[in-house]
Amino acid sequence: MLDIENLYFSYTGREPWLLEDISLHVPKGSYISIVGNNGSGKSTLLKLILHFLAPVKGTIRCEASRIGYVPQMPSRDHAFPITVAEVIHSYGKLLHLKSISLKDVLSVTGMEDYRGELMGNLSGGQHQKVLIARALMGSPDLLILDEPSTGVDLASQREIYGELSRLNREKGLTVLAVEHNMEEAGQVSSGLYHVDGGKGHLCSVSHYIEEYIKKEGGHVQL
Ligand SMILES: Nc1ncnc2c1ncn2[C@@H]1O[C@H](COP(=O)(O)OP(=O)(O)OP(=O)(O)O)[C@@H](O)[C@H]1O
Repeated sequence: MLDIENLYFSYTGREPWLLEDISLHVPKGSYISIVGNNGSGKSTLLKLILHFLAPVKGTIRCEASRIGYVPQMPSRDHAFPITVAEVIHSYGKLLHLKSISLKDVLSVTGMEDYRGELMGNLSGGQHQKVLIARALMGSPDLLILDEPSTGVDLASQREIYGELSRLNREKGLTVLAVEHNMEEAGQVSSGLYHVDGGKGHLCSVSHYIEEYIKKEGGHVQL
């Protein structure tokens, strides 16, 4: 679905590299979570995949016919007068969708009762759930999410990851997500891509947790 080969990137366009010789193969139907410390370049890697940024060296090949994207929780303008329904309809227009069932779109993340609500009146978690529902419009075959559970309560996290996992297993949706929430993401991911010191490598959830415990001397509950 997605192939990155020998990618180099820095915001200055030269060394020192933020991302150095990154290679990543995301097979169709997989669920890969990108993990790593704050500032390691995870969101930057997503922006490169989405062509918001261009690599300095290296190639990115993506076979997806449609990509859904949920950005990191944006700073919100609570006074901006737009309803949940308007957000969904305007995105439907952008995708040239002929007809939209608000109920069908919003029920994916349990937000169907909020269609008339102003986006500015939603909690952080409810706002995020609307953005995830919106990203799934038009049936993308690749869904890219940047820390999808930020600001989402525990019960809603379960719902969201349950739904992402269902779409991944039953509909073959390929998922690529930047994650700090290892408790939930660890359960649904088929693999982790660990970005550290500019380099990246694929590893299993259990390997990552073992390494983390060794490094931090800490305890992680999964
Ligand atoms: N537009 C930009 N111009 C210059 N530097 C940037 C820009 N965007 C991000 N950076 C820097 O690049 C580095 C990596 O940022 P990035 O957001 O990719 O990290 P991250 O791994 O996603 O972090 P976090 O887990 O905290 O979200 C940081 O030092 C950040 O300050």
